[in-house]
Amino acid sequence: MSTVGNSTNIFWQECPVGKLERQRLLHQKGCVVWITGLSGSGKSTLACSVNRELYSKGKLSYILDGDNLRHGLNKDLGFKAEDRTENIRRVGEVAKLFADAGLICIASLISPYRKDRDACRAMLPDSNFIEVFMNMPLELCESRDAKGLYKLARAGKIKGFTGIDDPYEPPLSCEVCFGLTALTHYGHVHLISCVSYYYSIKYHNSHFLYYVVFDAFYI
Ligand SMILES: Nc1ncnc2c1ncn2[C@@H]1O[C@H](COP(=O)(O)OS(=O)(=O)O)[C@@H](OP(=O)(O)O)[C@H]1O
Ligand SMILES: Nc1ncnc2c1ncn2[C@@H]1O[C@H](COP(=O)(O)OP(=O)(O)O)[C@@H](O)[C@H]1O
Repeated sequence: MSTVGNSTNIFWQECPVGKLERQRLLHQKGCVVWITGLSGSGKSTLACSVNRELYSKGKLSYILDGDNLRHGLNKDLGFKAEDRTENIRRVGEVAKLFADAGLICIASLISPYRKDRDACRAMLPDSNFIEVFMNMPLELCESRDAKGLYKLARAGKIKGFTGIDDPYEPPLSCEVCFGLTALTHYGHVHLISCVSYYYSIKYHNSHFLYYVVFDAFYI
């Protein structure tokens, strides 16, 4: 019996069919691929491409996209610091459940604060969390402005927009970093090949990420 947060007198329920059994059933290992970066840095595009690539190889993955989750689970949250923190915490918990279900969970959120991302990492066993940083300059993201939000933020019509008047804290040690000129891949995920890929080649980004997941989890 324990007390967790505001819940008292609660018990953890075990079930004989666990993560290992589900992974065996699915022929894959559950994990979380966490894609972080500015709005317009290419998070959703990469998430969709790697999802498609995994699907075509018979691997089950599921995307948790910040924008989409704010239409449902997180529709009570805005963009002030404590709301973003709660947003990331909830998505971290959901991602953990998906990984426990045996899925490759691809979370794609700005997740601007380092401590929030680190808290999500801490929810999972070591190496089950692959942090992917879309390290694109603000100028590039702003020039894309796919949703016209940077323009509104510059005009003062959106307050607290990440990169404009709200901070983005880049990861200090992530597993994969996609930048303008080259890709670096480090951390505790075993390195397969140290090749540089150019950001404009979308296919290579997702292909590389697919192999990182493949390599880390022998799927
Ligand atoms: N103030 C402000 N700052 C940043 N982004 C904003 C803001 N207002 C709306 N949007 C839109 O919301 C999307 C980001 O949602 P997230 O849940 O990923 O944000 S966060 O992780 O909680 O910071 C983000 O989507 P992406 O462009 O896909 O990143 C924007 O479309
Ligand atoms: N690697 C890339 N090279 C060139 N354009 C890209 C690349 N990735 C994404 N884009 C484009 O940039 C814009 C923003 O991409 P998106 O994936 O929606 O970013 P985010 O989810 O981070 O907001 C879209 O118009 C998309 O087509």
